[in-house]
Amino acid sequence: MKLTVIGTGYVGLVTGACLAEMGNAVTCVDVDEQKIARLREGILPIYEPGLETIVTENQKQGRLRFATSLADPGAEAPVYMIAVGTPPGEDGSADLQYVLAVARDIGRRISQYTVVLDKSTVPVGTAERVAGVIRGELQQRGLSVDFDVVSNPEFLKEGDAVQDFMRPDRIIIGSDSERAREVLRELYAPFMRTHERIIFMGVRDAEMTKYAANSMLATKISFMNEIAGLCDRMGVDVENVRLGIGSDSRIGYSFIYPGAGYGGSCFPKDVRALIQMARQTGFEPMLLNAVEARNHAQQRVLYQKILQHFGPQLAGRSFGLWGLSFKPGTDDMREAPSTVLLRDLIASGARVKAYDPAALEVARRDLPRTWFESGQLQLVEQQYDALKGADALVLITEWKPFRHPDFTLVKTLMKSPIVFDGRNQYDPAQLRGLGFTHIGIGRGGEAIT
Ligand SMILES: NC(=O)c1ccc[n+]([C@@H]2O[C@H](COP(=O)([O-])OP(=O)(O)OC[C@H]3O[C@@H](n4cnc5c(N)ncnc54)[C@H](O)[C@@H]3O)[C@@H](O)[C@H]2O)c1
Ligand SMILES: O=c1ccn([C@@H]2O[C@H](COP(=O)(O)OP(=O)(O)O[C@H]3O[C@H](CO)[C@@H](O)[C@H](O)[C@H]3O)[C@@H](O)[C@H]2O)c(=O)[nH]1
Repeated sequence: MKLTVIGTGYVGLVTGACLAEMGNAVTCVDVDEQKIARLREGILPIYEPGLETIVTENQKQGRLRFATSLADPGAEAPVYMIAVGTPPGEDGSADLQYVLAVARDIGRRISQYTVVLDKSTVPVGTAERVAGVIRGELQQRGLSVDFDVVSNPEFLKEGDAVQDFMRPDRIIIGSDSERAREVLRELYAPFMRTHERIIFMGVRDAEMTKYAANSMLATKISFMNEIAGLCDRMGVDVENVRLGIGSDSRIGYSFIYPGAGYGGSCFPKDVRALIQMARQTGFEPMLLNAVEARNHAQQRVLYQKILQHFGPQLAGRSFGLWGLSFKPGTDDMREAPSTVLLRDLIASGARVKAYDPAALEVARRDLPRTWFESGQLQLVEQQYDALKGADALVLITEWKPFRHPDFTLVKTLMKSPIVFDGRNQYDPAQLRGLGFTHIGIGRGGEAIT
């Protein structure tokens, strides 16, 4: 099938490359000309395991091509997929300017039946707005062309994006049009070889499904972080509680890891956008408010534990930070808990040496210049270099190389053997046996007053 994907970020590039891999002829369009020029040379704008190989191979085979505009002659297709950003506006609601700009562009181009798929995360009612914009453009052109706008939210996780796209738990298709449903049944047929994965529903239902899924997962995390806070104060080890409740199949083991709070470009923004959607209907979302508030507090828990241990004077102290990206497997630092901790540590006069396996370039580009100029933040290329002369090691992103470090070496490098374990990666008893002070999240006996 011939397809055009608009936006080549995490979602657009993965979608385009994976659909090309399934034999489709895909054009990926992005207004960022530099990004497109680099993609044509096989240089990816993001770090995502397994993506480079399929982008390169499919480009070589001619199934995947890149363009800077829908006006590109090869970009005309019976299916358009919108995968542009929907960043938070000032009040937290989703900013739809990029989605609506694409809708206008589509309305200016189509001349035969077209399916417009919305893969971006958008508030309930957006498909109707997109259809209205396309209709308006067609009217201006004096044309009557059939088209359907379908909600097809994306559920991939960064770091596992290719795998998630290729083996989706489900494919949500929001549309009442039988004609559009038929096109999508055909498009997604290669993903149904083991079992049926498409769930058809109304377009508004599909738009809500995306927000409900992310908010449910964020709720599980905030709930667990709240329990961890209690465990800290009550001499309980939350890791045993996690295993205990996860074994109940009604609860399950996934998304109940306590830590330094959730981050990334999805959970924080989507929970806030759903809160705004609720308020616009006059409905106060009490649970979502609490999920958001708990996460806000949780992103500062490591800093509070550091203050509790060292006292309020952090000037002159030096910390080794392991992890900058918001989760392992990505270089994405959007709303990363590491940035909240860095802001607090730097404001209190501390110095930080930070290492991350993938996000150093993004950190160098995006973090405030003054942090580097003051000498308070230094990025290092090797994980142990972050620890030289450090008062403490702070682990905030659980990349694999941090899971079993050489603690004997760690100890010789550091000024004092203290570990703030923001993702509960280490066995406290084992670390204590090696002469470390271990401070985790909800491991009991580490009460914050
Ligand atoms: N990142 C994820 O893991 C993920 C997963 C599921 C859903 N989503 C949702 O998918 C959407 C895209 O997210 P992302 O992380 O891929 O975004 P992104 O910011 O990484 O990429 C968006 C791309 O769209 C391009 N763009 C903007 N306006 C354009 C236009 N008019 N024409 C062509 N290109 C244009 C930008 O240049 C950019 O390259 C968002 O709504 C997000 O919430 C993201
Ligand atoms: O038990 C857990 C699981 C995750 N996290 C944190 O939650 C955040 C989000 O993690 P994850 O969901 O793995 O990554 P994302 O790439 O943000 O993916 C989420 O957001 C995407 C964008 O909407 C959706 O498509 C995915 O289904 C959804 O999992 C990260 O900061 C994690 O550290 C925890 O603190 N505890």
